[in-house]
Amino acid sequence: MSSNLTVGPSGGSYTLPRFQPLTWSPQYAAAAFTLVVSLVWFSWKKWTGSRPGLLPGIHVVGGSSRHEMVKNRGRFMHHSKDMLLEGYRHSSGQDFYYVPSLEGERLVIPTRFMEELKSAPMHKVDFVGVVRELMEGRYTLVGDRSRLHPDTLKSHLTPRLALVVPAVQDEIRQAVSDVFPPCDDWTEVAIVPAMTELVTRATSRMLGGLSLSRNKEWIDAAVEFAHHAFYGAQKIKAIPWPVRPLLAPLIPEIRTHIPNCVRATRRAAIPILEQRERDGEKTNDFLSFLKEAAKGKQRDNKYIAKSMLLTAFASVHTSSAAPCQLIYDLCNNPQYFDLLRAEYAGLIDHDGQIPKGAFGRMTKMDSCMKESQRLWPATLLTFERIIHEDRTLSNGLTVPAGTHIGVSNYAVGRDPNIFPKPDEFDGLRFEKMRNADPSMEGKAQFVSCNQTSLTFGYGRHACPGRFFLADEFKAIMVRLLETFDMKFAEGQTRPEPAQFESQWIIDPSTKILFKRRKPVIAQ
Ligand code: HEM
Repeated sequence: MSSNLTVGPSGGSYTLPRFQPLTWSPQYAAAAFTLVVSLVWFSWKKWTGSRPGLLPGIHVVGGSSRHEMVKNRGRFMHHSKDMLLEGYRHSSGQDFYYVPSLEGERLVIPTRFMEELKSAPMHKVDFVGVVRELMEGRYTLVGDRSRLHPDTLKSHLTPRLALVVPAVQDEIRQAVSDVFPPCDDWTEVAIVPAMTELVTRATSRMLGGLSLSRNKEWIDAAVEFAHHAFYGAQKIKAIPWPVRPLLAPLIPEIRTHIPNCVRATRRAAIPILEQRERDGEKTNDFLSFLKEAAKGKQRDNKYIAKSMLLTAFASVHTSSAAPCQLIYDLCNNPQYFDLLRAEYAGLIDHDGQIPKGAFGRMTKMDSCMKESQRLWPATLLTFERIIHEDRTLSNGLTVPAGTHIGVSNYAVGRDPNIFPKPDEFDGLRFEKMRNADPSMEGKAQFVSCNQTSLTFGYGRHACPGRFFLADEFKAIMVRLLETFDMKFAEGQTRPEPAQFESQWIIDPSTKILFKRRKPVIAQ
């Protein structure tokens, strides 16, 4: 008797193996045992949570009975915004609260405690551990413990921005003309993919110069890597922990897509590095800075390539969402268009480039960027850390080892005691603060990190790319405002990002109407 079934429209096009009845064997017994154990483990974890016991007397958003917490762990996935606000408002931001999540209960701390935690060493108060946990770093590469790229951003890129940014502005000009349609009349543009390509090219020019920013395979890998890591991590989270090492390598993102991105990165970066080694060439881009800063095994070109991919992961999608959010705010408040154009008109050169020194004088643009990020940050929690040793805070509270902490930058940004009319976009809010009080000069800038400015986190892990971002963001806005008028379609309202746990994800299908302000001049 045939062991296969043949099926198909005419009875013969494809073949399925015939179902074989299970026969008892030691292998089946072992597999069944593993399955039962992992299912029991998984249900138990879901029920009890994966964190240490909760501290008594601390408010738990949604209720502290086991039944309520289990229910609310799932709720955090798409209602994190409301849950974080509820916890914050319970004590006007002055006290601790827990938010249940599928990763267990997270302890949200009042911002005044950041000061005593901000400089703690990583083995005690761990930033990378959070990323590893949320992004399943063991399998997705994200959450690598290398310090080369964050340190090099701080030590080499930020001090040399004036040398790097002119080329980035060239790239932005070219990318705007490549990515956007002619827009001779009002034309719908899917702004998120357009901005992602524009930002990825601009950022790649900073990372590795012209040959990287025009390398299509790299640009695709830089954009796709974050998607694959994100979806790969979500699929892994659905697998019970005990069998993850067995099953994770079978997930397409882990087996194929992420390794493909790594290979594409090596193919893009290594020839550039080798060429420079042969020519003894030093260039002002991040690949050269990484090579200069690297020590020991970090000097291997594969290591440098990995550091470049991880930097792209940290920067590309966050930096693309920010100008989209600002464009939505400006379309919603069109009175700012002329104000911003008037500000940069006196600063840009005849090519539309912002000269060195002029970035700092664009205080209205800086204020609008910061206001937009206050309202629409990329993440609703920042300063997320895992506490590895019991830690007693200055108020006497001992936070147990294993606790996942964070501050709700979103709730702080919407606090009416800090920001009057907090739900309104007041583009000049931060410029007014700077003008009214000289001591706010350093605190109300786009790049400032303090207890009321938390978009970029705080302390030793505060975003090291934000100084580059500030210049890139301004250059993109100037180029777009100079080239196009923009507006919402009739009846369109300001799009809200989607919530996914503590992240705010911008809708890639949103369209904005663009119209060219001046005819295209043949180059
Ligand atoms: C709108 C854009 C961006 C936002 C909202 C953002 C936000 C953040 C936040 C919240 C953190 C964690 C800080 C903390 O918990 O204290 C962070 C870390 C980081 N960011 Fe950004 N970032 C942005 C753009 C960039 C860019 C353009 C780069 C690189 C050029 C970059 C590179 C990094 C790196 C490498 C880290 C890890 C720092 C460490 O390990 O110490 N980011 N960012």
